[in-house]
Amino acid sequence: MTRAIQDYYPERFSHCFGCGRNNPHGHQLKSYWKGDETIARFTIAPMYSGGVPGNAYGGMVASLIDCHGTASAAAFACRAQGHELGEGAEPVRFVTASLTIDYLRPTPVGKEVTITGRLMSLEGRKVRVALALAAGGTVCARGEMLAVQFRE
Ligand SMILES: CCCCCCCCCCCC(=O)SCCNC(=O)CCNC(=O)[C@H](O)C(C)(C)COP(=O)(O)OP(=O)(O)OC[C@H]1O[C@@H](n2cnc3c(N)ncnc32)[C@H](O)[C@@H]1OP(=O)(O)O
Repeated sequence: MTRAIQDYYPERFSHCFGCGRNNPHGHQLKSYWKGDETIARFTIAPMYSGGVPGNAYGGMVASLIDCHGTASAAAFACRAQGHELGEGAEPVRFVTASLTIDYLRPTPVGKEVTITGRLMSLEGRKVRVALALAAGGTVCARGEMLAVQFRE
């Protein structure tokens, strides 16, 4: 898959600060399938430093995990319905109902990090996703998300 999950979001839902392709001031995170899991790559700019020089502030870490989680939920739900993103109906859109983060190690700025997502469960409108953010092979943070399909 060469197109990012977020690139399938409808125009009207593409202004998220973390991942909206139509938000020129945002991070424009891009998430992709990687086998049965999902992955995003991102380099945190030094301006997002936390209190310790060279390390990112926690909100930035949570933001990346958050946006990758909702994108993953959309992709997992789509595949569970028997089709891929971009095939047929407009992709379902998920919002974060609950997100927990464990900060395990400092997350560096200025180096590429990867964020991965794994489907834990899917039940009706609810998708639970296990998430991890790693830098250079070290897992810096883990997250668990409950994403709920948005009802228009
Ligand atoms: C236009 C923009 C579009 C899209 C906007 C694009 C956003 C980009 C995404 C980036 C990620 C974000 O930051 S999103 C932004 C941060 N998140 C938000 O602002 C969401 C605010 N919360 C909400 O709008 C609402 O609470 C929802 C949509 C999550 C759920 O409300 P609802 O649709 O009325 O559904 P509701 O019946 O309450 O809940 C559905 C099921 O989930 C369970 N549930 C709900 N919340 C929780 C919870 N915190 N912990 C455990 N379980 C929960 C309920 O028990 C129920 O289970 P059962 O009884 O069925 O078993």
